Amino acid sequence: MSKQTIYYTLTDEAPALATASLLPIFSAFAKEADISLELTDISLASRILAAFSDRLPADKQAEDGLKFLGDLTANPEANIVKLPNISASLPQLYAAIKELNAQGYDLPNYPENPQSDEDKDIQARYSKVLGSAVNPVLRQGNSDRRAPAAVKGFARKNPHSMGKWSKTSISHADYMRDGDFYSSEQSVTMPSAQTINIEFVAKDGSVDVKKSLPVLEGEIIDSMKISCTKLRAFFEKSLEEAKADNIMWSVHLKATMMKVSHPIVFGHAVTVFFKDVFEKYGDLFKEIGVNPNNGLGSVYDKIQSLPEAQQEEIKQAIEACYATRPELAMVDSDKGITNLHVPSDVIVDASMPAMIRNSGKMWGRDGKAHDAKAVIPDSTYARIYQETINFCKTNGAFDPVTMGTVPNVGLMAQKAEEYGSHDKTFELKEDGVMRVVDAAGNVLMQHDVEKGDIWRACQTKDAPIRDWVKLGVTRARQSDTPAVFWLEEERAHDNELRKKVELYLQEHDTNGLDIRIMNYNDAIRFSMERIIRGKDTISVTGNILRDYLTDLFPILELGTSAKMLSIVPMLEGGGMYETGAGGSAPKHVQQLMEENHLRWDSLGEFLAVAVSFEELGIKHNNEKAKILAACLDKATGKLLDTNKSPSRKAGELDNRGSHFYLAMYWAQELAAQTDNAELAAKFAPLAKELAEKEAAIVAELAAVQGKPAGLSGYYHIDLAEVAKIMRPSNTFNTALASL
Ligand SMILES: NC(=O)C1=CN([C@@H]2O[C@H](COP(=O)(O)OP(=O)(O)OC[C@H]3O[C@@H](n4cnc5c(N)ncnc54)[C@H](OP(=O)(O)O)[C@@H]3O)[C@@H](O)[C@H]2O)C=CC1
Ligand SMILES: O=C(O)CCC(=O)C(=O)O
Ligand SMILES: [Mg+2]
Repeated sequence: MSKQTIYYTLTDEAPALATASLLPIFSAFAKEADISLELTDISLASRILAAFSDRLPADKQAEDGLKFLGDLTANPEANIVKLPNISASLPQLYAAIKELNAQGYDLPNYPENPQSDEDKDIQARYSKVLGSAVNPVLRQGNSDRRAPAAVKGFARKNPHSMGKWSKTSISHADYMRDGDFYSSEQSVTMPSAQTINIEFVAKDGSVDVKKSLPVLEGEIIDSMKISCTKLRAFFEKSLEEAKADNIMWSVHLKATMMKVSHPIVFGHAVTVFFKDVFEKYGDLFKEIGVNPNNGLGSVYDKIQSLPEAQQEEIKQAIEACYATRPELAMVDSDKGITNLHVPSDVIVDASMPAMIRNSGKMWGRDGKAHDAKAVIPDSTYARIYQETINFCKTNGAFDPVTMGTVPNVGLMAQKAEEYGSHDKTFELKEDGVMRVVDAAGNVLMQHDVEKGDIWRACQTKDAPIRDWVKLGVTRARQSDTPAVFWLEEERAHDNELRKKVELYLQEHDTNGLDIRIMNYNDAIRFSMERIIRGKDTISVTGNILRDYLTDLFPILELGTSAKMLSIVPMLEGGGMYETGAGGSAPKHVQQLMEENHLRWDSLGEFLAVAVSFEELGIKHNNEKAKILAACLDKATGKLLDTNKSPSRKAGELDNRGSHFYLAMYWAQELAAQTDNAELAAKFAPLAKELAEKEAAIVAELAAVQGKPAGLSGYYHIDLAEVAKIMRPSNTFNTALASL
C-alpha cells in the first residue's frame, strides 16, 4: 500500500450518492498534502458480484473490496473511512439479485431450500453477503463514539423538534420475563487455549458435534437459549393485552445484525399475529415457498403464483386477522406497509429512539401517531427502553438545549459478544440437550432444549477486553468525564467480564477519575439524571449496548446519529473512521428519485475525514495533512454556524449544496491560516473564486431539483450517472478542477 492513502468506502443508498459529490472535493484538497483517497467498493451489489466472480465473464467480474479492506485492518498503516452500508435482509438480497440480473449479470437465484451440492454452495456464498456482513469484518478494534463539541454546541443553539411526553402515555416496552436469552445465559472463562465443541445430544443419547471452536486463553464463552414455546406464548399474550388496552402493537428487532436468530423471532411474530391465516393456509404456503421470516411481504409475493380468486381469498383472510388483533404499527401508512412486512424495515437501535423522540408514539393506519406497545422479546437490553420511557413520563421530554451528552466506548473488536454469534446459533430440529464441551471432555455449559428453540454461543476474547478498558479510562481522562461500565449482576457473561474489568483497571492510573460499575437500569437512570442537569457521562458498554446507545442518545441530543464522530482504533495500530452512527437512510434515496433532492447530511463524513487526515499527519509527520484536518474542522464548525446543512425540502439547499459550502469554507480557512504559506497560496484563488460565484453555484444546484433524478440503478449504481446527478454545477466543478 502506498504510504499516505485513505481508503474511502463506496457503500449503498444515500451515503453512496453523497460520495459522488463529496469525494472529488476531498480528493482535490488532499492531493495538496500528497494524500490520495482510494475508493473501495463494498456495496451490497459489489459483494454479490465478488462472491460469484468465478462464474461471471471477465467484463462482469468485481473485485472483492471487503476482503481487501479486511486484510488491510491487520496493517498498522491502515486508514479507512467507512460509510454506512446496507446490512441486507433476504428480501433486500432478492431485490439486489433481481436488479443485477436485469443489468445482464447472470447470477443464480438464492436457493431457499438447497438440496444439491451446487445449491448448497450458492447458498453459502450468499450467506456471506447477508445481514451485517461488512462491519464485523472491518471492526478490528473497539469503538469510540461521541458528539464533538461543535456539533453539541450547534444542537444546543438550534434544537431539533422533540415530541412532548405526557404522564398519561400508555406506551411501553414489552419483553419476556422467562424463557429468553437473559434468563438462560451461562458463561465461562477459558483457562487455556484449546478447541471446544458445541454438541447436541438427542433423546436417544446420540451426539452430534455441531461445531468445533478454537478458543484462546482467557476468552469468555457464553451460551443461552430462547424457548420457542414461551416466545410464541409471549407474543400471543402481548397481542391480547394490546387489543384489550386498545394500544398499537409493534415489534423491534435487529434482523440485520442478528442475522440468524432475529429473522426467526420475527417469523414467529408474523405467524402468531396472523395465526388464523397460517393455520388455514400453512400447507399451501409451504408448497409455494412462503417464508414467514421474510415477513408478510413474502406472503404477498409468493401468492402471486396462485389463481386470482385464491389470492383474493388469502388477502381477505389477512384482512380478517386485523379485526381480531390490535392495530399494527405502520412503516408506510400510505402504501399499507406494516411493521410485519419486511424484517429489516424496523431496526431496534434506530426505531426505539425515534419512537421516544416522537412522544412514545408510532405511526398508525390513519397516518397519525399513536401510543404503542413496543415488543422487544429478549429482556437483556429491552429493559433500558422501558427505563427511558418511565423517565420521560416522569420528567417530560429531554431538552436538546440544556441536556448533557452520553458518549460511548464500546467493546466491539473481534466480533465480541452476541454480534459475533451467527455461526454458533442453531434453531433446534428436535428436543434434547445443547452443550459446550472442552478439549478434555468436560461439559462446561448445557441447556435442555426443545424443537424450535434458538440456542447460541458467543465469544469475547481477552485482548479486546483489555483494550476496551484502556480506551474507557483514556476517554474518561481526556474528557474529564465520569465513566460507567454497564455490567449487570444478574448476567453470567457480565460477571465474567467484571472480573477482567476490575483486573485491567489496575493497569491504569485512575487517580482523580470517577469510574463506576453499574447494572444497566441503574446506569441508564444515572446517565439520564445527569443528562437533564447538563452533565456528561461516558457509557462503557458491551457490543449491543454500544449499538443501541449510540443511536438512542444522539437521536435525543442531536436529532440524528449521523452527526457522531465514530472512531475505531484498531488493535493492530491502524484506524477506521466510521461516518455517523446510523445507517444508509433508504428514505432519502426515494426522495432523490422523486424530486432530485438529497437530504442526507454528510456531517459524519466531514468529521471522520478530518480525524483521518489528522492521523496521517501525526503518523507520517505530514504538516500539511494536520493543517488540512484543522481547517476542515473549522470549516465544519462554520457550516453549522451558518446553517448550511441540508434541508429536508426540495428546492432548498441539499447535500450537494452543503458540500459546496464546506469546500468554500475549507478553502477560506486554508487561505487564511499562517502555518504553511504554500498551502495558503494554493487555496487563496479557490477561496476567492468560490465566494465570488456563490450565488451562481447555489442557483445551479437548486435548478435541478423538483423533478425525478433519473437514477437507473438502486443497488448497483452507475457512478458516472450518479456523478452527473450529484455534480450539476459546472461553475463549481470547473473551480474545483483548477486546484
Ligand atoms: N454503520 C452501518 O453500516 C449501519 C448500517 N445500517 C443499515 O442502514 C440501513 C437503514 O437502517 P435504518 O435503521 O433505517 O436507519 P438509518 O439510520 O439509515 O435511518 C433512520 C433515519 O435517520 C435519519 N438519518 C440517518 N442518517 C442520516 C443522515 N446522514 N442525514 C440525515 N438524516 C439521517 C433519517 O431520518 P429522516 O428520514 O427523518 O430524514 C433516516 O430515515 C439498513 O440496511 C441497516 O442495516 C444501520 C445502522 C448502521
Ligand atoms: O452493521 C450493521 O448492520 C449495523 C451497525 C450499527 O447499527 C451500528 O454499529 O451502530
Ligand atoms: Mg446502530
